[in-house]
Amino acid sequence: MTSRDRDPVQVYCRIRPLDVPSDDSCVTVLSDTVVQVVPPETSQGYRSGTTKATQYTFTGVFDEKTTQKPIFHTVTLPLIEDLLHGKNSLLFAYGVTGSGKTHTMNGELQDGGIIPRCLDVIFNSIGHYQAKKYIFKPDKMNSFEIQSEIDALSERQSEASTSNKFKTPARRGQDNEGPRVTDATRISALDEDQAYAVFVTFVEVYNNTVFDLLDDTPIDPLRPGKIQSKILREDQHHNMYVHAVTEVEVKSADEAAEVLAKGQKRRRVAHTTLNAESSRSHSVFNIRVVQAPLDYQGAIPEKVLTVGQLSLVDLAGSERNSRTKTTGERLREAGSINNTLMTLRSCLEILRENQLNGTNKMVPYRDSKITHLFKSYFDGEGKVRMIVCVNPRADDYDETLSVMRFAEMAQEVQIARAVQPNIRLEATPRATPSGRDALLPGRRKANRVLTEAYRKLEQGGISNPQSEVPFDIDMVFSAARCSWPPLELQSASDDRLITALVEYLQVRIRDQQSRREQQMKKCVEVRTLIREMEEELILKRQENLSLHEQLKDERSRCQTFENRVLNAESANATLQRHVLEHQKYARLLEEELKEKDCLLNQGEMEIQHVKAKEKTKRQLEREKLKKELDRYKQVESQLQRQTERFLVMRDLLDAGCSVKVPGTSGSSESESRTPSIGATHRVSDPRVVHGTPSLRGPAVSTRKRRSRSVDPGKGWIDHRPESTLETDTVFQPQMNRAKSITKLVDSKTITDPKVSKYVLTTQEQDSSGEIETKLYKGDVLTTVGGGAQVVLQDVEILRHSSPTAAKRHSDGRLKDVHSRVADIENRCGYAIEGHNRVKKHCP
Ligand SMILES: Nc1ncnc2c1ncn2[C@@H]1O[C@H](COP(=O)(O)OP(=O)(O)OP(=O)(O)O)[C@@H](O)[C@H]1O
Repeated sequence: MTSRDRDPVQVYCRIRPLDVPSDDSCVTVLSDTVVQVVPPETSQGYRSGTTKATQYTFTGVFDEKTTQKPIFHTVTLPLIEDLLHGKNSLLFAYGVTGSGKTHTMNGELQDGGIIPRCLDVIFNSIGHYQAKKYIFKPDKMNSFEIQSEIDALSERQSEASTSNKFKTPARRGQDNEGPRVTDATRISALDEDQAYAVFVTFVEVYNNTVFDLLDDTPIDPLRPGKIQSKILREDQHHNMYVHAVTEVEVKSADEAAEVLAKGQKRRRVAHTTLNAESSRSHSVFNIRVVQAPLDYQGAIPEKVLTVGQLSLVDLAGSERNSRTKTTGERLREAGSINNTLMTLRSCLEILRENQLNGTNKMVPYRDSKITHLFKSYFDGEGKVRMIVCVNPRADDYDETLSVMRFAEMAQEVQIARAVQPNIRLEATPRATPSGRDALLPGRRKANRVLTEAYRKLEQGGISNPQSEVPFDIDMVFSAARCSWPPLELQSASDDRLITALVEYLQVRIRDQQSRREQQMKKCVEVRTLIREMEEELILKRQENLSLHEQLKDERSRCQTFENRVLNAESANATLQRHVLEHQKYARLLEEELKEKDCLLNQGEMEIQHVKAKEKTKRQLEREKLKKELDRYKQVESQLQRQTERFLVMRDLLDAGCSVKVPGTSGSSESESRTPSIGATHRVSDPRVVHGTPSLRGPAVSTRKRRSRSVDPGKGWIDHRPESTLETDTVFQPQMNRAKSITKLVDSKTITDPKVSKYVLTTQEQDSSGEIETKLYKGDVLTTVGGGAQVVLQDVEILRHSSPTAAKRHSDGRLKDVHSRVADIENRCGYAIEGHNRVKKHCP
């Protein structure tokens, strides 16, 4: 590569005004390109006389009074022109902290810096030639792809719906900062047959780490470490880029300015003692302009794409920590910033050395992220420009000197000139119907003419003119393409103008002749077409008449159907009413059913309850009955025993033996308790009438029987209850000197020595009304203690029974027996007084 193919890095110096105009200044502008740095009187070098005023020459020098606009026009406008022609450029601001780098790059709202002005100029230039949004799409590998119109449309629609949902009020409206003042400059030398799109990215390099400033993820100030950092990559054309960075397609300068403002908000700004708003990171604002040629139909053919890139860099300010008195995190930031700037310096120095001496030393681009990102600019093609910002105050003298030296050195670095635009995709030429190359100039204009013609045809009543009236695109091209050659005569001997004019006119005449021939041909075609159309029209009219007739019939049929439909609808309405009523009734019934179910459930529950109660009750009763039965059995067995005793006594009495009833006191007790069974059987006295007359013969005798109770010696106690009935039977006891009592209340009655016999009369009536009379007879014996006891010896039973009476139930008999025993016990209570087995309940 010769020096003719390369351009040096262009360095411009901008001196900012002093904060306090009366302060000492150490910088003087000598001319448009020369600046002088004078050591201040306070400096060590001045006092010692070792340091003298130094002059530095740059591509351009802007003094304190220079405003933003001239700086932008001089430094940046050529870079924008290159950008719009698909070439790359780098512009960075360099200087001591507080020297005006951010001011130069961003500026104010009313007086924008380089970045907003760049955006203004770009959109002023490409305004009418912009492609629709999302036609070009970043492919995440630093290049772009062309989307179909349908895909782009769907993305636009989804974006519109999202932005409508989450629309926030405009930023400027909130801040009340007023409208942005824009730069009206426009670059005219633009290929209008291209479609353009602008994409921006905004990253910062903080502590040598790359962060995406347009990332929508909110930053948590408490956990800054959580922010996703980015890595740098090299694409297939050896361009460095930030991988997976947010690349926003912007359609206007205002939209781009909003994106810029959003990024700036995220940028880390820390307070130092030198500058209240010092940027602690390097920021890189990248503008990429993508362009693709339009075809003759106004569409973008695939695989033809050119991308130009302009990187606008605001480097963090260099500073001396001793002067800024920074500590902690700020000190670390300062260290990182100074390292990056040192790396930039050494990269440029080695580059210069390699270029001057022809050496091939390795340039340490990778030592810092910023230089790594710049690599493709220094090693590739394009323009590199630097603005050195200088604060002329005396305090900055040392740093300013160092910056000036570096800036002057940087001018010696050469960068390869970009000759061709960066074509990213292969062009695949498409031919017009006539075989011409689709990339002929004038396509946009031709397409406009064609579109206009179709629009007019549509207004004239042709619904689809593109297919019905095919246009000869060549005619459109020739009409739009021809423009007159320059007609200004430079000198009298300038024959080239006449020759060019003649050539041009000849071409036009040829074009005109061919168009005339084509027109004649078209006229004939049109006439034939019209004749055909007229014939077709006559046929159509006849057809139309018959169709009218058909239509009439159809209408009347339609009317009939409509009437039917109306009837059906009214019937339907009635049915629906009925259905509704039935549904209502069904609902009522359902509710009633539910209530009934409820009641039923309650009833069932009650039944269950009652059943459970009944069961318990039955259980209790069964237990009670069982107890009763047990008691009854006991009583029965007792009665059995007593009956047996009575029988034994009777037998004994019958046998004339004096045997004491078990339970009586006396020496012969054991004897009386165990009477001999043989003796019992042997006892038989035909004079005694027993309770079972069937065994002893008939109860009624014709002669009067004498009772065994007859004892002429001693008196009787005739114990007979008041309610005793006279039975008038032939069987009558004979008792001498009987003392009759109804109740045994006095013990003297029985201890009376004149009394020796005792008889107890009881009467009972059974369920069939028969009366049974019993006479219990015994001897009254004197006891050892001086009392008396009755020893029952005999019982005489007289029972009335009807010959027709039913046989007694065994249970009844048992009951009778039981009650009789109880009665005897009750009545004998007093008779056995003094006896050790007197019942407790006896009075
Ligand atoms: N040319 C200028 N005219 C008027 N004011 C200026 C000019 N240059 C800088 N200033 C002002 O000086 C202050 C510091 O400028 P600026 O922030 O641009 O410095 P910086 O070099 O970016 O500092 P740092 O590197 O610390 O970020 C700002 O308030 C800015 O408005």
